[in-house]
Amino acid sequence: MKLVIGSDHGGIHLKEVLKQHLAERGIEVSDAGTYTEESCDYPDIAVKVCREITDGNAERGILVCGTGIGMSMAANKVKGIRAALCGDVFSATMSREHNNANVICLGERVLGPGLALSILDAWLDTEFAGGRHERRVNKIMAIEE
Ligand SMILES: O=C(CO)[C@H](O)[C@H](O)[C@H](O)COP(=O)(O)O
Repeated sequence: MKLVIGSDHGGIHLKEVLKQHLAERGIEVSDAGTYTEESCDYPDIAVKVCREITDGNAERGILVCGTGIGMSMAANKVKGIRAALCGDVFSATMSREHNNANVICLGERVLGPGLALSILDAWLDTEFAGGRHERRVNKIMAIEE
């Protein structure tokens, strides 16, 4: 699986922790920025990451900001994106199994690194269940039309 990751200045430290973990798991990830601690605007990064997915360069994306809220709001404006803001393992699992989320949003100022990694692993390792959930996800996507 090829991933793309991005953060604003508020998520840059957690982004590095997540990248290290992905490298240890042998999962390829490209970093769409930000690359310094200088203040920047999360919507710019959210769009960059989401476009990598909608252009077919990555299968799924990870977005980190202070709370994950702004990133999720911005990402869900991009056609084809289903972004889930996750603060616990169960929600991360369900966001894949039931909602087929293609982006996960995490908050560096909310989560400790250990919990963030458990959430990410659950999200990475869970497949979409399809069936009745496919019908519902299709209805979400039809809202974009
Ligand atoms: O988008 C957010 C909140 O919804 C993020 O937490 C941002 O990282 C945060 O707003 C950045 O805040 P700062 O005071 O400019 O560091």
